[in-house]
Amino acid sequence: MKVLANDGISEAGIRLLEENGIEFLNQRVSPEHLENFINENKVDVLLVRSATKVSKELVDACSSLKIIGRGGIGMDNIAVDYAREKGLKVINTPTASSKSVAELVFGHFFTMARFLHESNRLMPLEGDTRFKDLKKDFKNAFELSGKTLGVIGFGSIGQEVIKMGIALGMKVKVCTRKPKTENLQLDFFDGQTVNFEITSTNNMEEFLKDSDFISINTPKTTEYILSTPEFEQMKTGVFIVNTARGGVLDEVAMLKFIENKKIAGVALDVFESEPKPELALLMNPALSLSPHIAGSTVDAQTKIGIELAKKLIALKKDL
Ligand SMILES: O=C(O)[C@H](O)COP(=O)(O)O
Repeated sequence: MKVLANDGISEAGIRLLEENGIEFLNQRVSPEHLENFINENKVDVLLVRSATKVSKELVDACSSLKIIGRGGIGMDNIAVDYAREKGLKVINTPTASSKSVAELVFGHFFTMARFLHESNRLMPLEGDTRFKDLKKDFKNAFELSGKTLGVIGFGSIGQEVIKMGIALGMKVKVCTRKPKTENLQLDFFDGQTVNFEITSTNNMEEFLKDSDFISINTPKTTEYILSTPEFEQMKTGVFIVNTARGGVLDEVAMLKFIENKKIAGVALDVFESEPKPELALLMNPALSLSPHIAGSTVDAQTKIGIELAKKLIALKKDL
């Protein structure tokens, strides 16, 4: 089995592959050379993160390919259904990075609630007048504890966000396409279960009206989940974090609601025009921004590499 990890894979993953007799091609190939490289080297497995696009054309052009692996969760950069129709196996690592993503969600919530993004930018180099002004400007800050956390999506990331919210003393509401009343088993308190409210995405009004902090944790959608009608229904002063995908939140509409102070702050780790976010977003002080790094921790990437390697080792015997 010959593996190309075109967007990289952790050392731990490479070690595990090699220990199990799997050939690892330590190379990153540009999109225009990828087809040739795979064909010339008879690559069996193409591993990607979100940077490398695996199109129908690439699947058709590379007959040696048998497995496409996504190191991470979202597979919107891969023609998954088409590849499966053509007999390829498509795998991902649905839980390995969930904790890292959830931690970034709270990193952004804390940042916005305490103006850390602005503080870092505006702290004066010298003189105490500006220091005192900033201290005054930033006094309208909030605790997360006791507030209502609204989580859109109930997959593995959504569930990690919920657990962290509960641990902080937040009230939790969940909005998902497949609602069912559930108890979430918390793994940090032995055997303890916690009740929280689950709403359907068709019936978001109450959820939006009550949430002080909203986190979107869904796969990429074809339509906006949050746009003008939803922003209108939200509580004044709401904070929103999008670590899901650009296109689940309407950026243009959002800016209007920031301007009229309905929304207090938005954090974006993903963008409609990624990797070149709109200037209007980059220049807006109410936004806390990061460059699609929610799953980019050493811990998550180590777990991802190991999980991918284990899956490939299990699939090797069937090739
Ligand atoms: O879907 C994911 O796993 C995240 O968006 C991370 O994407 P990345 O692997 O490109 O960082």
